Amino acid sequence: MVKVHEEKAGEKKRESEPNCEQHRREVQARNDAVEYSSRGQWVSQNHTHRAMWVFCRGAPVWRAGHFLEKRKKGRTAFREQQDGFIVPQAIWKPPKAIRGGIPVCFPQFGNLGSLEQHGFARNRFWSLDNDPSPLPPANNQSSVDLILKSTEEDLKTWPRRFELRLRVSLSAGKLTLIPRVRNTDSRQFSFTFALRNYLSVSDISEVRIEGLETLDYFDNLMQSNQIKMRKERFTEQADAITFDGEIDRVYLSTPTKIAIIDHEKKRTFVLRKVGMPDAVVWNPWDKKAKALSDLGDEDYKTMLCVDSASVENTIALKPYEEWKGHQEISTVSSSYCSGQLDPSMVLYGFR
Ligand SMILES: O=P(O)(O)OC[C@H]1O[C@H](O)[C@H](O)[C@@H](O)[C@@H]1O
Repeated sequence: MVKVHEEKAGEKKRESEPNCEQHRREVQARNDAVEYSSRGQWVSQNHTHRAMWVFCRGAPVWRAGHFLEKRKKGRTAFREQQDGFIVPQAIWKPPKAIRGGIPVCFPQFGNLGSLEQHGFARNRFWSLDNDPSPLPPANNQSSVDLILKSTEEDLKTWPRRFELRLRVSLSAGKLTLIPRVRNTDSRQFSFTFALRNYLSVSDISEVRIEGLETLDYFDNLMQSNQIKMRKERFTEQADAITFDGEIDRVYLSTPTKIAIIDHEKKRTFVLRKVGMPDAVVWNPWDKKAKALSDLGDEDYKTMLCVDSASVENTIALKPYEEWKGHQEISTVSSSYCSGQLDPSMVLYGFR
């Protein structure tokens, strides 16, 4: 297990037990560079000069373009280039989840159960997975395999034994996450799940989501009790989702591709997901941003969460069964010249 220490000015500390060393070397051999950063992330770089940072706590990740060049110029320049959003004043100390990247919500999404909000997985230290089989090795990709197993402590609040694996791979212009949950218990259990994608946008008022129009959704803002809320369905009437206030919705049974179009940046995120039929769209807007201690007052303007999720229907696993999901986020340049703002091009014109 890799223990990540909190950053103190200029200090880089880490502890790794011997069984992690081999995996670390293997990961290192597969990638151009893997290292610990000051906050205990794995930094993985590939020849395309893109990078992903995988935190062992809560396993969120994010990636950036032109990392190598920008790195020399310091953090601010680097942040401008990032695709994933991480809050500058994010709290790195457990038990608070890191606000940013792609936290894994398991075994519960939101308050849909008796556990802490969004489940405990995002607050735990994950280990490097020495045996990610039967997933084939990721070719021509930088990848890291992580695992989280139920602990005796977790069993007190959620008495089901499980193994949650996550493969994170980066290839040119594409970040792929493959989450897997195995029931290692002697009885069936079920869970809800989400990959909470914090996306970095230029200006939330200039962003549009295509692919969710006409769908039914649950509105978390309509009911304080989310369990009651699950029963009430609304239907999206807008041609596309745009933003002028707080939003917290679970769109149900969405298409596998969703496009998040950032007009100002002329960039489109294409989210492709399998095994996670729902999509959560969340932006806290100004009032809620002020109320969240780990979010700057203005941060809501440059972030948007669009999650791959399985919320309406729980995922049920019999003993020793495994569930596997798949998510890809790619970025494409969108401009009127290229025609890529045409919704059908965005959703169906790219592979
Ligand atoms: O602050 P977090 O625990 O990360 O949750 C962020 C948000 O996630 C969800 O979409 C919930 O419905 C919201 O009520 C919550 O504020």
